[in-house]
Amino acid sequence: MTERIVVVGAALLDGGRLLAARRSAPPELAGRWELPGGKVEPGELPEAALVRELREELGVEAETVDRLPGSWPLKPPYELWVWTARLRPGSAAPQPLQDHDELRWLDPSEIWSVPWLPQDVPAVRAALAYAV
Ligand SMILES: Nc1nc2c([nH]c(=O)n2[C@H]2C[C@H](O)[C@@H](COP(=O)(O)OP(=O)(O)OP(=O)(O)O)O2)c(=O)[nH]1
Repeated sequence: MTERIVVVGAALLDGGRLLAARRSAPPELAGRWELPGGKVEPGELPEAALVRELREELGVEAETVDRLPGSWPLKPPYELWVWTARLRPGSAAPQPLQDHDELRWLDPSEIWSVPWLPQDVPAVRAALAYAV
């Protein structure tokens, strides 16, 4: 039996723009864009995992807002759950500290200008529908 592992991703929004992050590793994912986040650790609440991952990866203090309905299959055993999120007042600006080598705030009209991980496309579409 395969155990499902939840990967939490953030649709981090600021002034109607969405933060996209370009993965730097592993080689099969590098160069593709994703929603920042990561694996939920045993015993951790998903929202807390997302806040932790955003702090570790981007150096920001963020808060989750709403969970997008649904979940999206990634490479087994992973499954992606997405929250809209925003920076807390006084947070540092996001920086690609870990796992990413570039960040970009995208307007809705620019969302499809970067090569997303193919498995992320339905989640990004859902985030876009929420944001605009
Ligand atoms: N964070 C994130 N991971 C994604 C997305 N889409 C996607 O296929 N993945 C995959 C990549 C990885 O196989 C897995 C999550 O891994 P990760 O490397 O981000 O998680 P983590 O920070 O907890 O990693 P680690 O501690 O094990 O290094 O999900 C996405 O939008 N965001």
